[in-house]
Amino acid sequence: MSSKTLSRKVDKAIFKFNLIEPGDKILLAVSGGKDSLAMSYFLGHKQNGFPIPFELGAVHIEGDFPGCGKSPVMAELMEEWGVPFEIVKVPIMKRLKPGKSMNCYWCSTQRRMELMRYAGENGYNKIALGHHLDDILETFFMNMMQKSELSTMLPKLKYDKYPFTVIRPLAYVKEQEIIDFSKEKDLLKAAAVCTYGTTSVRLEARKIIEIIAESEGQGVKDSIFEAMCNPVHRYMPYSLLDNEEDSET
Ligand SMILES: Nc1ncnc2c1ncn2[C@@H]1O[C@H](COP(=O)(O)OP(=O)(O)OP(=O)(O)O)[C@@H](O)[C@H]1O
Repeated sequence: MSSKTLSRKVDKAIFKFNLIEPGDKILLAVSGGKDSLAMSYFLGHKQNGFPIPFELGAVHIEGDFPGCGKSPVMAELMEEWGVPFEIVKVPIMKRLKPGKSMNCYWCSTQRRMELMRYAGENGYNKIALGHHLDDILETFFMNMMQKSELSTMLPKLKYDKYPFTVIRPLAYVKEQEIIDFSKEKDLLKAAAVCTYGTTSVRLEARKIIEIIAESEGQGVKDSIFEAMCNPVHRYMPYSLLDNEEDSET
């Protein structure tokens, strides 16, 4: 898939979900992994000549444990794409209370806090994360299996307690498309693999989605995402719990 086609998928998310509004100051959260780099590439290239004027900056939160991305390579790429970039060093391991061990939840909470602190101090109103279509589907399946809940990560989420909106411009892009794109653009050189890994529930959800996609084709992922945009309330069991009379005659 050409980078033009991927760029159109990013536009689709931007316009469909109103991710970018005139005058936005958007902070790209860059891990150094393929997803946030691909997101930075596309938004970086949209800074000039995009119908909606917006400003961009990028930050990498550098932890104190193995598996953090390679900052000099990230800095080079951001410069190439015209995105002002900063690295913020955070002692994530050192902040652990005695007896507690490192885990994904702790790390991502610390990172999220630092991202918001940095965004607030530097006048950003939106934070862009590199989650893609597969992440959104996996979360959807995880929430069904673990929480008995129909919910997922939103392409756009306004925080209630903070003056920021999180956006996910890769919401329509599949992981494999990002992998192919990253190989073509040699983006994987910035990444390091997190030694703390991916949660088992997420892996389980990923497996289920891949089984469906192997049988139905990758397009089924687009259909599942569209289904999330198109719930038919009347034919969901919860609609019977609303105390409303069934009016079918
Ligand atoms: N160290 C970091 N500094 C800044 N932003 C980060 C960092 N780690 C993660 N993020 C942001 O959070 C998003 C989700 O993080 P996660 O660890 O799930 O990464 P991922 O799905 O492997 O994506 P990526 O390929 O960008 O690493 C990333 O795409 C990125 O936007």
